[in-house]
Amino acid sequence: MRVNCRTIARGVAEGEVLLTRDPISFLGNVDPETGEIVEPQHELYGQSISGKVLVFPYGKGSTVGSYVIYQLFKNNVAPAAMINIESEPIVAVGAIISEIPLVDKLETDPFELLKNGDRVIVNSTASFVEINKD
Ligand SMILES: C/C(=C\C(=O)O)CCOP(=O)(O)O
Repeated sequence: MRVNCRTIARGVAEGEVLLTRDPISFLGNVDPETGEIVEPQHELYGQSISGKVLVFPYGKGSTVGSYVIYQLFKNNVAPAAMINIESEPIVAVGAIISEIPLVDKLETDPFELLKNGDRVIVNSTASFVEINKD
């Protein structure tokens, strides 16, 4: 099943969905060394975003978050791709400089469409997400 979306950072990546309805502040919520969510109040506390297709509403917090995303990339623990409800500049810049495919504004609400563990391909070069349900 293909769902059209808006391209923010071009690229193609496949991975397992990790979904949260909580916004993410990359500076403070995420350990740049491990990719683990370290904010106890966050829905994904204790989980790793490394290699996942990370689905979250939007980024928040410090603009340094863009650089934290870059650190995740340099440490080989970045998400494979990211899907937002609506991207903002912190996550957009982080994804672009880190070559992480990033899309938003899916034609169907990703929180209705996806669940943790689904395998998806994010093709942000061609502006679609392909969902492979079991
Ligand atoms: C560039 C900044 C701090 C630093 O160099 O560590 C300022 C970031 O400002 P925010 O208001 O957190 O975006």
